[in-house]
Amino acid sequence: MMEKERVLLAGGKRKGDEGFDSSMEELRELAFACDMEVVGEIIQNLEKIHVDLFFGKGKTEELKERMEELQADTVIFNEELTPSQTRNLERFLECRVADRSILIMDIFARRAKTKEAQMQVEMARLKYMLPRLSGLGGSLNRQGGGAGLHNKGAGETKLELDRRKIEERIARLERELAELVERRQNQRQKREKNEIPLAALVGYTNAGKSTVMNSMLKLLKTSTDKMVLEKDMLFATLETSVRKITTKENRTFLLTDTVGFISRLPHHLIKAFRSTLEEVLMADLLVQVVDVSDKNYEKQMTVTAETLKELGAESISVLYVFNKTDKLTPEELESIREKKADLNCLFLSAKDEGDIGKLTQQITESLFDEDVSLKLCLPYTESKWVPFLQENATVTELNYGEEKIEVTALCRKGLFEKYFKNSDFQVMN
Ligand SMILES: Nc1nc2c(ncn2[C@@H]2O[C@H](COP(=O)(O)OP(=O)(O)OP(=O)(O)O)[C@@H](O)[C@H]2O)c(=O)[nH]1
Repeated sequence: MMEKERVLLAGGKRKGDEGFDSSMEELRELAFACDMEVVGEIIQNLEKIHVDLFFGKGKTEELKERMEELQADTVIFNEELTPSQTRNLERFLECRVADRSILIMDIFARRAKTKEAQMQVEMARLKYMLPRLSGLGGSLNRQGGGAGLHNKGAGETKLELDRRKIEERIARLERELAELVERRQNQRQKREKNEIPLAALVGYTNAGKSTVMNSMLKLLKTSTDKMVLEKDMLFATLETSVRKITTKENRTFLLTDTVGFISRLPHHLIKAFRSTLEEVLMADLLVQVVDVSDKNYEKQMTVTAETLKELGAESISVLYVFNKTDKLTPEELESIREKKADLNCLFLSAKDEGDIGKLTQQITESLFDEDVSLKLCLPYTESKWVPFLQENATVTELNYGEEKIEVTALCRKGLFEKYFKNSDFQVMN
């Protein structure tokens, strides 16, 4: 087995930064997800960031000693370094210098499965790399994604050439992405036309969204070959994936899994990944999964709420799923229950079949609470509406008479208004 890269984590704590400890913990998780071995940690209380080396000179010397002592290959800073800080630190420490942004981009790159996600990751990496071209760092580069773009000691002309190549590549990616977005929008319009309601699983990374989705699919015996990846690692889901769920009561809705939210997401990525979250804006219901066994769950809920607001999704109704209750003591569970009593919520374990059954039911109720009951009397020339209703509504009765077909169905209000409200086939109850 290949030896793991030995890394030392470095963080600068500012006065009043309450999220600092959890963000260091998150950095450890990120390094773990990147297959690295964390050999130590160095933290300094900072009044301000030093422009040249991030830490002050003394602390940087201490950092160098610790690196040697621990035989660390790389130091990873908990926030994004400027290109010149990276260069100065590399020169001073004589080792690889990385930051939180590189780790997140590295993970995104490994997990990106759709063409679009891959292109977005590549673009984010190139944009990050562009101002850092002459340095040694810029990317951990084990994916080969940025191979050949580092020019240790290369001359000015070569550097200019590389820079131009990257700029051209970015421009091409931007064009191709715009085309992809357009194509996806067409697909969405199709969905809108069908009026199949959509529930979106959202939440902090590692909260259990993919597990909820997989358990639901398993429970409903939907084809298992389309299971989404579920792993105890950050960002197991990079792009949104949509599945069609048909309940035992023959209700059909779409469920989409989304990329996990995270605090202090590097700005290149906020922009790049917003489009993978656009599905959220189309949702009729947001199912917000929260890992209540994580001591930082309140903070994670805040980050999620802020991100949803930035996306413009704050007006969509939310069902809170407080997950991983199996990891809590009864007392802990009770105290959280009391605190959250006002919310539209469910406490559960995504690994419990009974719980997932309840969740499916609650989602169905929320999505279909405005249903309209419809009775049609169709001439055979209009028989096309039967499969249409079977696909997009819940058919409760179907009788083929001699001249007419009688159909009774429950359908969404939007669908009713669009197709049947003023139709000649409707029979008033
Ligand atoms: N004990 C326990 N573990 C759970 C439960 N739900 C999920 N997990 C575990 O939590 C980890 C993360 O679950 P995922 O479903 O991958 O989380 P996610 O929210 O999709 O993560 P991202 O893709 O990073 O956004 C996995 O190891 C799951 O097995 C639960 O109810 N109880």
